Amino acid sequence: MAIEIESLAKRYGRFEALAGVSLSVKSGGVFGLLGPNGAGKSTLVKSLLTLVRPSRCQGTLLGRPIGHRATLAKVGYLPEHARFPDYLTGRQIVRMSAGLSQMARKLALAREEMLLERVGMATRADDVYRHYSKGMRQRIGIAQALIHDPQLVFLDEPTDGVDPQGRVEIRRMIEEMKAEGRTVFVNSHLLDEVEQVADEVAILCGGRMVERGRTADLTRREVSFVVRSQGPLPFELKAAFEKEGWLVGADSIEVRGEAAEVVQPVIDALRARNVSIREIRESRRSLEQVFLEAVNRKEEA
Ligand SMILES: Nc1ncnc2c1ncn2[C@@H]1O[C@H](COP(=O)(O)OP(=O)(O)OP(=O)(O)O)[C@@H](O)[C@H]1O
Repeated sequence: MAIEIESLAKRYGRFEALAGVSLSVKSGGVFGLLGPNGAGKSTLVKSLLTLVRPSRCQGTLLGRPIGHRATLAKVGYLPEHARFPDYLTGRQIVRMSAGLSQMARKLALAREEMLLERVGMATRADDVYRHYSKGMRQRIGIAQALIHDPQLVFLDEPTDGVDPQGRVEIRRMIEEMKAEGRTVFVNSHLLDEVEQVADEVAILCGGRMVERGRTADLTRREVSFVVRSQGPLPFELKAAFEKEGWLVGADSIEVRGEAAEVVQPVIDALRARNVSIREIRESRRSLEQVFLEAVNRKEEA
């Protein structure tokens, strides 16, 4: 396991930011921590990195107790709203991170070149940080997080404020990190993005974990098929379909089930009545629905 935590709690004064969160993240792959603003995502990551002092914390990072210095050296971090000294160039920021990691100079230089190239900053690496766009700042932030070849990388809202093209590229970088065998832990409130990149997700809300699982399983749980007819459905057919417990609209029938065969009886019945079929499509619960349902359940509780 890359991360195992049990009952992680954090209070800021009287405010409970994390109320006993347990979580395990296996090595290799992308883990997405989702949650609305203020859910406690950043606090969780900062607790694991010992940047805030949790009120209660038990667990391991890369197999060693949280806070172990040798382990922290194997961890990369892109903070949310990262701010680096704005008079430094991108290259100097990456170099500064290499220095903090006490890397051998030759190795650091080789990785610096490779990473600046990979994040698309090779030609702008010698411009000063304050002249960079938000997207360029995030790219440099990612390069500095990876310079010491970490096994585990925390990216806190990596695409925040980045334009659509930049987002696609950051997603590609995350996929490359995964392909290299790293464990990538992404904090985000951008559900569709996490859906595309994470193997597993957890949803944090009000300092509590309200849902977790493999991304595919969470979205597969409620697959249905929708059949649309050309023109309105005949009355008797509607009644017959409703009797089956299917969701019937003016020109549509929705049948729950994972495999396409579940719609066969609908197709047969429509054909028998010479009703033409306009379309058949699969409807899958999006991660956004999973997220909203989990958050609503939490609020109702
Ligand atoms: N240093 C602090 N002092 C007091 N309260 C804090 C502090 N840091 C965070 N909080 C509060 O703890 C809660 C969780 O904050 P956190 O930043 O972890 O949430 P988040 O899920 O990362 O949200 P966002 O996506 O908005 O960054 C929020 O209500 C926040 O106001």
